[in-house]
Amino acid sequence: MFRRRSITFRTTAFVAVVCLALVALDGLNSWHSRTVQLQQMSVATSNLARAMAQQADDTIKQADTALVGMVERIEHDGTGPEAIERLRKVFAMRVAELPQLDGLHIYDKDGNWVANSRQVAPQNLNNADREYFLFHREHEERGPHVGVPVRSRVNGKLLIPVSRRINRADGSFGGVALATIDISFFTKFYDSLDIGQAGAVALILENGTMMTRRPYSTDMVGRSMLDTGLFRAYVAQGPVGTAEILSAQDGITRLNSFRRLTNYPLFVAAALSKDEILAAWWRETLWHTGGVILLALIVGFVGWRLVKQMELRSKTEAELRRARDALETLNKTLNTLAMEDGLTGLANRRQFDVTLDNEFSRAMRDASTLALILIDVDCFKQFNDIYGHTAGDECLQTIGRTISGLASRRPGDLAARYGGEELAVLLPNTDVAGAAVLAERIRSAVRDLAIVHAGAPDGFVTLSAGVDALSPSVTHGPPKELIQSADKALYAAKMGGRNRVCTAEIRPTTA
Ligand SMILES: Nc1nc2c(ncn2[C@@H]2O[C@H](COP(=O)(O)OP(=O)(O)OP(=O)(O)O)[C@@H](O)[C@H]2O)c(=O)[nH]1
Repeated sequence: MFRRRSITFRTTAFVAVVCLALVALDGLNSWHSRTVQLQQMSVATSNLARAMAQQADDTIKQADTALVGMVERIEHDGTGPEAIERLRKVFAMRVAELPQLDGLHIYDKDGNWVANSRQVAPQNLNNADREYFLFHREHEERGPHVGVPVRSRVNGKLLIPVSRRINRADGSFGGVALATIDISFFTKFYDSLDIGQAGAVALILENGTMMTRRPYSTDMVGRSMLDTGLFRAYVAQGPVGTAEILSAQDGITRLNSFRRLTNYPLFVAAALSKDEILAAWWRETLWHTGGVILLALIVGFVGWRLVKQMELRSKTEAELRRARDALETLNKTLNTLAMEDGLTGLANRRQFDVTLDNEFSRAMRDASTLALILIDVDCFKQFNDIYGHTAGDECLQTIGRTISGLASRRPGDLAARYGGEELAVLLPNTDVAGAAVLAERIRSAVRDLAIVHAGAPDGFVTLSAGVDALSPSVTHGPPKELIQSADKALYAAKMGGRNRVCTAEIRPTTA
């Protein structure tokens, strides 16, 4: 069930929620910036891959276009000395035009060098063992073939072979036309790209053979990439895709974009290091997260101080309440003590006087009755003398309790110790007869207590009482006249032999 919590609890909860909300909002904001940053970089690597694919496609296409003309010329003109001489000149022109070309070559059906773009033709060289040669000998397709990288037997350079099959007139294998692209043409282009310190790019054959890459390493050229995350991602997503891959070679996580070339069975990959992509984001995040945490700490500290002050305040308020309650109790006690007789517990003389004045005025105002009983313990001096003062006190206490029990039935009635062993009972709205009845009841009750009093005439403690009352039909003097007349009646009771009640007309009711 819902329970209302304390203000300090609610304030603490509020401050905690504010601090947590600050940190959480900042965390969400940072995470969003990070996502945006990665998305932007994904677009950037994707664009880079597109540009690289275009460049590789164009480079190979230009070489291949040269091959188409060569093949057509050989198949038409044959390989006589004149035709070869013309071809060499055309080769030299083409190589001069296309900076990516290392050379153009013609091989016969056995792999022997027939013609090439070099000034001096190498003698007795045979390339029948090369992968591209074997490919064309075994396959009848006339399309271009991009082979695995080879190292030149003439100048030792690493080259990408682009080749086409030459057919004889009968359609049988007649040789190979080859254009070799210097790998350094690609590496120079790749070196010019802005991909950061840990970025990487690569050109890879679709059969998984690495053509070249940045960072460049000769060992990597021709290596199989089949077992790499990049190749698996390309197979899974190709021809275009993006993947975050942890490099097995250098342990760097990169955001890779890959794209297949439009015309040739190769793909390029462009990758930026995730750490480098997020470096600026990290710096910014550290700054403002630090700021937000500091702010949250300040809010928390101020909130903590506030809560402490509130606790202190409510503690002080509780103490003040307790002090006020204690004072009120003390006041009540003091009031009671001020109005109460210490021995008998009845009202004291002061309260009696105040109440008499008030009730007297009220009776005058309302034209109502007010009765007074004055009571005196008989032969009390002897009691003290015989049994001691302490026993006398106890006797008075017992009598007080008895009177209190009989004379406090109505709210306005007041039993008081008038002085010494004299007691008084004030009875508003009571006439003489009613008061006399009560007085008699009191006298009788005390007698029935049977407190032994060897000095009393009948051997027990007894009371004498005098009764008088205001009457609406009679004009009265001040309150003391009521006391005097009741006292007179008491005197009469004493004179009449004690242990009796007399009214003001001095008519004893009991003997
Ligand atoms: N023990 C005790 N005695 C009290 C107290 N107040 C008054 N007395 C005593 O009560 C006695 C009253 O004696 P007196 O006035 O001579 O009257 P009495 O002996 O009762 O005789 P009568 O009134 O004529 O019957 C005195 O001895 C007072 O000392 C009290 O508070 N305690």
